[in-house]
Amino acid sequence: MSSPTSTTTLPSFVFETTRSIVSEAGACARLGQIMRDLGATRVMVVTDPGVRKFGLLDVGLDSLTAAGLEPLVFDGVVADPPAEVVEAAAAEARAQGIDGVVGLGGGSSMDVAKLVAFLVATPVGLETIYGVGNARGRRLPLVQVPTTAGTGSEVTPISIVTTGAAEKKGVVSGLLLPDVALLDADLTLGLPRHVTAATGVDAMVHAIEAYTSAHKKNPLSDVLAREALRLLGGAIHRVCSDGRDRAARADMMLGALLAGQAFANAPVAAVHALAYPLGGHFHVPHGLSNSLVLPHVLRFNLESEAAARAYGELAPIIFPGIDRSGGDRAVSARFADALGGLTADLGLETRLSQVGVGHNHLPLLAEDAMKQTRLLVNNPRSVTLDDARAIYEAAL
Ligand SMILES: NC(=O)c1ccc[n+]([C@@H]2O[C@H](COP(=O)([O-])OP(=O)(O)OC[C@H]3O[C@@H](n4cnc5c(N)ncnc54)[C@H](O)[C@@H]3O)[C@@H](O)[C@H]2O)c1
Ligand SMILES: [Fe+2]
Repeated sequence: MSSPTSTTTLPSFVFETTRSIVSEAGACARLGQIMRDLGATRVMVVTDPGVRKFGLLDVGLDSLTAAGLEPLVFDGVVADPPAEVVEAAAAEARAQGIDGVVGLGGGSSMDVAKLVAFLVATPVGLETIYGVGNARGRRLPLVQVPTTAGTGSEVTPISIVTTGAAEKKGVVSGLLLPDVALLDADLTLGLPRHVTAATGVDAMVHAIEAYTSAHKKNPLSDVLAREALRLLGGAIHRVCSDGRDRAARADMMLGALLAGQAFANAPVAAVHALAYPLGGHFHVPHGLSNSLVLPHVLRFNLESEAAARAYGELAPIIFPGIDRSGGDRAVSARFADALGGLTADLGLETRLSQVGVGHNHLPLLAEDAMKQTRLLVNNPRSVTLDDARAIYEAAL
């Protein structure tokens, strides 16, 4: 008897995400109950001074206290957090006998919170865990509450740290996936326009790079990336013209989470690799760094047939009216142009020269970008030092 034949095989992939996602207006009111259910008693809320000043901690802190827990705020996070900030937060958590961590803020706060939760339960040196799979052991209960719609850190196993003078290194480990992601889009209603635009473009880049990720692209990430781009593309102009548009803020928050789930399992590539040195050396915010190099990396990548096909699939999701004639390369070239136009319309800087980068900086930037091998291996087209330099040159 012959066995049944099939024209396809089950795709081979691993997909991991935060095990519980709670999404609702006012979700911070649940924080106390959630932390108590996770067994915490003394909880460190990791944040930055801006988020605290905006009053975004109040509901969460009241909820923790009402649940009989003792909250302690660490508000020493700065953008693109340096290793020293992570170490200071972990030292304070240890000294205070903390047994649960909440990250409440943008990607910077959430990334620090992840490492505090790990380093308190597994006392190793931060410098020993950079890279993929080096953070092993245990971590404290961890809940993440994003206040930007961008990084997706609430559903990624990644934490990005600035080391030494300017290098951004990642700690990647399944242990860094939080127990719970708590989504409340109302926390973003006061997010300034420039931050809204830059973080929103970061989320779009996560979805685009996941969709073209060279080795780990998979059907789940693809579905999530497309839906993320439908939500983000439909809402980004609206949130930038009226920050108090609650429906558009909700679409951005959900879109950023879906993009985060996509790239957590189909990792980002050359856009991020070339963006990081801009954050490291010039303190350009993460989303803006991505935005500045995005169209140029896409134009470079579209020489890859697979990338051109993928961009052609994504183009009409973000830009429903885009001209689809002329084949994949032609559509992808229009896609790159349209993304450049979008970032300009949102009021973001579009040239490296506008953020202080000069011709003489390009060799250093290119050399640093090449250190991001963790990311560059995912790019659909291989990138040499000369290529990196040429891409920066085009973005100047
Ligand atoms: N872990 C990951 O998977 C991942 C992915 C992408 C980026 N990152 C990292 O995340 C960091 C960037 O995070 P980000 O873009 O969210 O910015 P951020 O956390 O650095 O915050 C940017 C600014 O926005 C302010 N802010 C945040 N929420 C606000 C609100 N609701 N209202 C008013 N102001 C608010 C903050 O005070 C801060 O000044 C970088 O270090 C980047 O490398 C991590
Ligand atoms: Fe990013």
